[in-house]
Amino acid sequence: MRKGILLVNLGTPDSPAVADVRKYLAEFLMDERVIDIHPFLRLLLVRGIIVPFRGPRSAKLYGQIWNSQTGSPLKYYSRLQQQLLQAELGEDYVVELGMRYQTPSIEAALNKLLAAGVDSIHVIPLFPQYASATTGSVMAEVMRLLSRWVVIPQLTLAGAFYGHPMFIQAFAANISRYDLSDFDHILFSFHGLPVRQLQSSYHNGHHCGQEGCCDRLTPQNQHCYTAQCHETARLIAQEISLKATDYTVCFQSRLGKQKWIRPYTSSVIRDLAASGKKRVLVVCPAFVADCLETIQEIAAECREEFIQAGGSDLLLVESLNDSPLFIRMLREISEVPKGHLWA
Ligand SMILES: C=CC1=C(C)c2cc3[nH]c(cc4nc(cc5[nH]c(cc1n2)c(C)c5CCC(=O)O)C(CCC(=O)O)=C4C)c(C)c3C=C
Ligand SMILES: [Fe+2]
Ligand SMILES: [Fe+2]
Repeated sequence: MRKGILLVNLGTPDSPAVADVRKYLAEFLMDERVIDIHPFLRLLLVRGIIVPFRGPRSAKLYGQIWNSQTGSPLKYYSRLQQQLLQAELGEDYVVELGMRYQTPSIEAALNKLLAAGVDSIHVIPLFPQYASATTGSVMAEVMRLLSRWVVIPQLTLAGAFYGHPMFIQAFAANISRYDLSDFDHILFSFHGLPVRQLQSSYHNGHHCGQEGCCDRLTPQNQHCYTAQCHETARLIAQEISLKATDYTVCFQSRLGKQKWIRPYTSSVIRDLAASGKKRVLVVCPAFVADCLETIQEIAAECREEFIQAGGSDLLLVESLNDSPLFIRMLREISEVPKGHLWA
C-alpha cells in the first residue's frame, strides 16, 4: 500500500486582482486562530475594515511579485517542493500539496490522496516554527476535514522543524553563497505574531509574553514561537560561525495596532543605519519558500528604508525554494516511524 504525504503551506491569492486578493484576505483573516477575537468583532474588523481597505494595497504589492509565467512565488515553489519530494520518495509514496487558504485546498489534496488509495496520511505543515495561527490552524483543518470521512486513515502530523540539522544546513548553504566579510551585519527576520497570542499559549507551566522571556529556548518554553525563532537563528549562526554581535533577531509583517513580538525589523534597520552600518544581509528562516513577505517586504521595502536612512545596500538571502538539503529533510520527516505500520 502507498503512503500519502500532504505538504501544506499558507496559501496565496489566485491572482493579484483586487477581487482575488480580497477573497484570500477574507478567508485567511476570518480564521479564528489568526485573528483570535470574538467572532462578531472579527467579522466587523475583517469584512468592514481590513478587506476593503487593505485589499487594493495588497493587490498592488502582489502585482509587483507576480511572475507572468509562474504566478505566485509561494505557490510555484511549494509545487516544486511537492514534485521534488515525490521524486525523492519514489513510488511507495503519493505526495500532494494543499494550501490552508485558497487553492489548491487541503480538501482537494486529501481527496486526491483518497483517490490514489493511500492507507496512511502524514501531514507536513511547511512552517519551521510552531504558531497556533499557522501549524496549529493546518492541523485543526486537516482533523476537521478527516472527521467527516467514514474510513479515517492512519493520520500522523509532523511538528515544528525549527532545529532540524538539515533545515539549519540548508539555510547555512544559501547564506554561504554570499561573502560575509562584505556585510556589516546579519539580520534574522522572522514573521511576527501578536504578543497576546503568545500570552494565551500557556504550556508546560510557562506563560509567554513578557519582554525577553523567550530569547532562549528552554525545556519550559520549547513550544513558544519566539523561543523557536531564536533557536533557529542561534543554530544557523553557529553553523556559519557568527559571533553573537554579528547578528540580530527581529520580527516583520505586523498587522494592526496591537503589540507584536519585538524588536520590529523596521526599527532594527533604522537603528543599524543610524549606527553607521552600510551593508546588511537579511535571512528569513520562518519561510521555506520565497513569497510576498520576503521578496516585497524585505528585498524591496526594507531595502529602500535602509538606503533612505543612510545605508548603502540590504540584500535578501534566497529562501529554501528548491534546496536539495531541504528536500532531503522533508524526505526524512516523511518516513513514518517504524512500529506504527505493519504493512
Ligand atoms: C511564517 C509564518 C507565518 C506566521 C506566523 C504568520 C502570521 C500572521 N500573518 C498575518 C497576516 C498576514 N500575513 C500575510 C502574508 C503571509 N504570511 C505568511 C506566513 C505567516 N503568517 C506568508 C508565507 C505570507 C505570504 C503569502 C504569499 O502569498 O506570498 C498577509 C497577506 C499579505 C498582506 O496583505 O500583507 C497578511 C494579511 C497575521 C494576522 C498573523 C498572525 C496572527
Ligand atoms: Fe502572515
Ligand atoms: Fe514565550
